[in-house]
Amino acid sequence: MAVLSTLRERQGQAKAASVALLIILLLRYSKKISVAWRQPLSQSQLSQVLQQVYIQAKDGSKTLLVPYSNRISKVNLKETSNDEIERNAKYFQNLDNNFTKTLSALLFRIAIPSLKSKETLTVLLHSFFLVIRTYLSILVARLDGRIVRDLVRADAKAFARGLVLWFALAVPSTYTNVMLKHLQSTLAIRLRTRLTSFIHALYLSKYPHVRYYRIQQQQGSQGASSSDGDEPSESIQGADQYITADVEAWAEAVSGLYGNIMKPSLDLILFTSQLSRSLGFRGTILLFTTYWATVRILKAATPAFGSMAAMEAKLEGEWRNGVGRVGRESEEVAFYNGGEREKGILSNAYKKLIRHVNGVYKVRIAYEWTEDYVIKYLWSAAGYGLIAVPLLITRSHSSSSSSGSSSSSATRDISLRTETYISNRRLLLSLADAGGRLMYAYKDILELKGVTSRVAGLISELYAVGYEHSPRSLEEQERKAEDNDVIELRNVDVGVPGSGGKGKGRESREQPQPQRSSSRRRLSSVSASSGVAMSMSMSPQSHSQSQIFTLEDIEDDIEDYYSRDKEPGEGEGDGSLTPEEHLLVKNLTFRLKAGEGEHLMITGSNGVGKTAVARVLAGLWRGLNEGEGRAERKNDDDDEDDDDDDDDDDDEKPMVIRPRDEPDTKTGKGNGKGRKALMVIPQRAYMPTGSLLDQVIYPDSYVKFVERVESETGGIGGARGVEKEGDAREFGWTQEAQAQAHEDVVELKQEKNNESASAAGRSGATKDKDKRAVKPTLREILESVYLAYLPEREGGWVTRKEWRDVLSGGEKQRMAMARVFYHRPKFVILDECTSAVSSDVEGRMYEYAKKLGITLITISLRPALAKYHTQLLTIHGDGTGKWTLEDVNPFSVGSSDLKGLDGLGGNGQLSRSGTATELKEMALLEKRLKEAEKWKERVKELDGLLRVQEL
Ligand SMILES: Nc1ncnc2c1ncn2[C@@H]1O[C@H](COP(=O)(O)OP(=O)(O)OP(=O)(O)O)[C@@H](O)[C@H]1O
Repeated sequence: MAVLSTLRERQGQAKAASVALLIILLLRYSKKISVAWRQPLSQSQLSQVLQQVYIQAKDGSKTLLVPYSNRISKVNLKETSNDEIERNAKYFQNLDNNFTKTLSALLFRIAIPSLKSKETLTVLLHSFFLVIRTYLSILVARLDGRIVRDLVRADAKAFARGLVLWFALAVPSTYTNVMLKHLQSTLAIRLRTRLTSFIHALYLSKYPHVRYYRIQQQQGSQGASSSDGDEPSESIQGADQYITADVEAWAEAVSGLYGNIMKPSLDLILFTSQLSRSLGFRGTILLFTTYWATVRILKAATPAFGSMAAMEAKLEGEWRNGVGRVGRESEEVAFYNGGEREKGILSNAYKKLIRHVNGVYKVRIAYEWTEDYVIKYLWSAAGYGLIAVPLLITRSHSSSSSSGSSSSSATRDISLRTETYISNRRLLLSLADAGGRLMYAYKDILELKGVTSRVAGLISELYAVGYEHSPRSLEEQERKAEDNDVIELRNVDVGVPGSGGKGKGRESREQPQPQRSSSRRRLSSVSASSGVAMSMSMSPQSHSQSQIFTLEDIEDDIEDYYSRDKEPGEGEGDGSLTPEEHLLVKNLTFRLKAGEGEHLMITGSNGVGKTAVARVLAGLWRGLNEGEGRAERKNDDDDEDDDDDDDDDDDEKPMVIRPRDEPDTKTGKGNGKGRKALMVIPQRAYMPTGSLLDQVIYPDSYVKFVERVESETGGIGGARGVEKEGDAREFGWTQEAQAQAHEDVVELKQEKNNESASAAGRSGATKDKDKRAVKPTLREILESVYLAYLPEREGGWVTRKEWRDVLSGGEKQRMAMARVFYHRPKFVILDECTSAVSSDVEGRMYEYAKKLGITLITISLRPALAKYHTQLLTIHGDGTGKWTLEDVNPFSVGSSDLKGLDGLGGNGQLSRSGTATELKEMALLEKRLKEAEKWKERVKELDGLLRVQEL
């Protein structure tokens, strides 16, 4: 009876707990339910939401608008701050393939950053349910025994009561099971969200880090250096597999592992304590001996699941990458009819993956057989033995002591023994299950190890490729900040950075470069630490074709690898190439000031380094000697003297001066809202996902666009302001936004009128006029690139399409120019970005850019474009790094000679480029052609005169 009352008491507690939990859950979901009850949005509202994407609060936080089955839910977005990124950098350095260190860096620095976080709460709630679950299992085992006992006793009432209790107990038990699954998934999603948001912030870091670019460059160059014929690159292929699949796998593994370790551990402790009560000392010893034996056997039979999982992820990544590439470049592949070839490449990648997966399955056969045998049969046999101990001992004891007892007491004995047997057996089975789970958890730990190394490897690599300012260059930047409107290269060596490296000297520069050998080692070490394809990708000594993966093998490989890594400059990764062999342009020097009518054209044959110059100007590549003083370049031994020289002779120091964005007109801060300093339009036009409007305003978001139009409306007023109001209507602004724009315009018109009356003679008047002239409306922008028909044709500005496929090559290039006109940067680098545009339109676009006050730096092979520029830089591409800079001014060319056109040559020479001479000749001819009209007139006149004389 005592057992029954305890059972009832406990059930009462369990019920109370489950009701409390039910209430918590209902409260939790009430928010979601309220979202579901909201009215569905109309089609136009939905497209407005898609356009707007998020609402930005004044404190900078964002609320995402997520359309979901014609409704909208608002999600608060907590972005990872730059501080957090900087703070965590040290935890991802020198991870040394230490699993605990790596896991705790990921877990406690990123995924669960504080004890007060929601993640901690989820873990606590999960743990609570785990305890409840174990506790309920014990109750179920006891009740099970009791029901069978009552059955053996043929006690109908007690049996019926037992059954009722059984059903009652099933309610919290099943609820607990469901909650455990739910909380595990919730935890996985939370961990994934944190980690993904962190990696997004790191990966998509702004200039100067631009890690998404630098890591891609690095991987690209690795792929190039290691790929061999049909073989896909053996280096890591893109970060996408890491950010998507690996982060998800990591979050799932961590959250699953927590349950898989916590629950069986709790079970083991509680069940063992329960069992040892009835098993006695000998039984308990036997129980522990069984545990020990199981662990030994399974450990010996466990293969290196970690490295296998990491290898699988890598191969999966390669295959997915291939499929993605065909999708992206489908038209090109179709034009070449390259389906067969692509099929070969994809099949190859897939076969590699499947071969590996099959290998893993084979390895698993032996392991799973051992595991099943040990856990199901060995443990059951041990269980029978353990149960027999108390039964046999009690039986022999009772048979000797009470041989003459009545038949009723014999039945009682039997029923009690049955109860003990059933309860113990159930507990033992649960124990076996717990043991099995723990063994599985061991396998999960190994798999987690693999995926942890991959994710942490990506993060540490992302940190490594970020741009680090050397103290020297910071100082220089500060000094040059006075002149924000200048773009200047001074004695800069432009080349493929870090190609081959220059031994230790070049290692000392802080900028990680795309092909730097140390970076290459680091990235490879990511594969190494993750156990990925170590043998296949890097180490010739390792077991390249081996299908047998053991943890020891992988660890040996890692050790070998790191010991090689310790000698920078001596390892094979340094290569034998000198930087001179990859130098493209030597001592390049030029200077342009924005707004002074100076425009530069860069020309030269293919592959001479024109785009490389653009990369240096944009800060994606560093000049090979950038940041070096003359002292460092001249002689390492004369440090002190050279430092003095350095101070005296600043002008000769290699230096890149990049312009700066204008600060925000309202706040005066450099928050990206002011005029951009530099834009680069690449050869291949990029069309982002989104609406037609997004194509023009990229990289601005819709929210930024609204802010900008509002501020421009305020800043301009007058007719132009009204046009902006028109824009507001056209782009689907809300009624309030339109009304606000209207009020602003009226107010500002008034202000403007007052101002213009009083300040007609003020010096700023011309400036205001200039400002008016350089802020075109969107419609004007599209007209200027001859795309004014697009909004009508495509169904409005908010239409969302795959613009990459919809627009023609020339249209895409014009759209890219429209982007330039929208942003009106101080400088624009146009890298052969109008090659598909007809020359008349191209010319008008160039004129328009100049009208907007944009300083042009054009990279082109078309001599006809020279007339829009004042200087011409010709890169010779003869391997010496020679270049020529000349004035191009067709209107200063005399009619009889080419005086005043002497060029400043690179490498200390005065030289004249053949191309430049041709250009000047062409300009001369154009001028003469214009004069030809006059001559024709004169001929007509003379003709007339002659006729008159004849008459
Ligand atoms: N990431 C890289 N890794 C290795 N080599 C590179 C890399 N980027 C450019 N190069 C090499 O540097 C050289 C200059 O490239 P760049 O793109 O500047 O040529 P370009 O003068 O713009 O040519 P084009 O007129 O064909 O566009 C080329 O030989 C190119 O192969």
